[in-house]
Amino acid sequence: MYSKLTKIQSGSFSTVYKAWSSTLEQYVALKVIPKKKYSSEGMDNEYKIMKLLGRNHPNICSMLDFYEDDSYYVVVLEYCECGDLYDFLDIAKKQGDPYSPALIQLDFRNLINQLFSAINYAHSLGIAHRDIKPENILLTKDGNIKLADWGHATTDAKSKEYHIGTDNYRGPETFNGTESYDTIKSDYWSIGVTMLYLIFGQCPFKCAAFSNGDVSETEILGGNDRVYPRCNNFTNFLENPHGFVFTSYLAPSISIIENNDYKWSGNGKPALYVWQDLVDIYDVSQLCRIIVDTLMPIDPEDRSMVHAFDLFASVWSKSNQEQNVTKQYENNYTHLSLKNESAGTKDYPPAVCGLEQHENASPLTGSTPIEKQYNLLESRIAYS
Ligand SMILES: Nc1ncnc2c1ncn2[C@@H]1O[C@H](COP(=O)(O)OP(=O)(O)OP(=O)(O)O)[C@@H](O)[C@H]1O
Repeated sequence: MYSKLTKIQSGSFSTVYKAWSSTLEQYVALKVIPKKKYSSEGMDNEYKIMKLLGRNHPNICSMLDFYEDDSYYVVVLEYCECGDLYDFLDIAKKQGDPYSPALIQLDFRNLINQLFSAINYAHSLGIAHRDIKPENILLTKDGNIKLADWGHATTDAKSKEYHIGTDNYRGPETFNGTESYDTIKSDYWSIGVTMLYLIFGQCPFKCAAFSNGDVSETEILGGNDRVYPRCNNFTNFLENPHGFVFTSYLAPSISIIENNDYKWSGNGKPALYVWQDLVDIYDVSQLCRIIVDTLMPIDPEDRSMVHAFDLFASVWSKSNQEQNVTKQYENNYTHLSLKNESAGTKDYPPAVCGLEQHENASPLTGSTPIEKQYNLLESRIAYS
């Protein structure tokens, strides 16, 4: 019924293959999970969640079939030709440099709309994903996304299961085990970190765990007796979230745009790629501000996806009027094809090209010092 074609990737629990289904007459992905690696409760849960999600949402990677033998579970999934966003951006990063970031010819705004729509749909069914990250966002050859890997998902609104998901993307409340946490609000934090990663290609924190005060300078104790290394970035974020995002992410890029020379010596590195609809650093700074204010408050109660979505829409409707920024400069792009060296044959959409960023992408003029830029940015942030 299924002819296995090529191995796509191995995850922590599974190996995923591209296959042909003669019944469905389409390519599918076979997620093959060794039973010795995955408990039957875990598989039952993933199956139940995939069934609940059904095949109703275009941005959720649907389960088409399921079977098992003595040694393996096999989940048959819709096949996404362009792999996951983490790998996709990795390729873009390799082709860009600080002075000439690769240009991603996909709309960030569409991608985020689709991601929000998928997550909102799952949440409306009472399902929290609990492992939202670029690796679990798959890309089709039409440039659409599908949210995948529902192995950590739950229908519990509150949970005392800590350490579920991926450290870099998990909310602070999921590290320390005294109170139960709101699983849906924790997803909001992961969306925020994921968005920062998608924009800049770097995760803000290794882990957003609090110190409980009883451990040495170099360690942070997580819930259930786990010890996490101290994450200075998270400490800095706690002190001044916007300042942290500015110095880690925005300042290095502004430094290049402003001086046409990379002089930034603080934390962080400039992005090695830009999204075609995010070439304006003011738009980027507004998105960051919204992400931090609405998706990444430390208190989960203060997070709101609806609020985030409304505010993103206001930024995007404003920049809509100034669209075609990239089109205007199209002739300056050096078009490169996006090839995955390891997987060679993947059909990527035409996606990355070099951008003469210092001339074209900068809405800034002069050579204002970084501190002044920060103030300028602050004063130009239009939403309240
Ligand atoms: N439907 C699909 N189409 C194309 N590629 C896929 C598909 N499903 C998964 N993959 C690829 O396989 C990788 C691993 O899949 P998945 O995340 O579901 O496995 P996992 O074992 O749960 O991984 P981990 O726990 O390490 O995140 C994905 O990051 C993606 O690159």
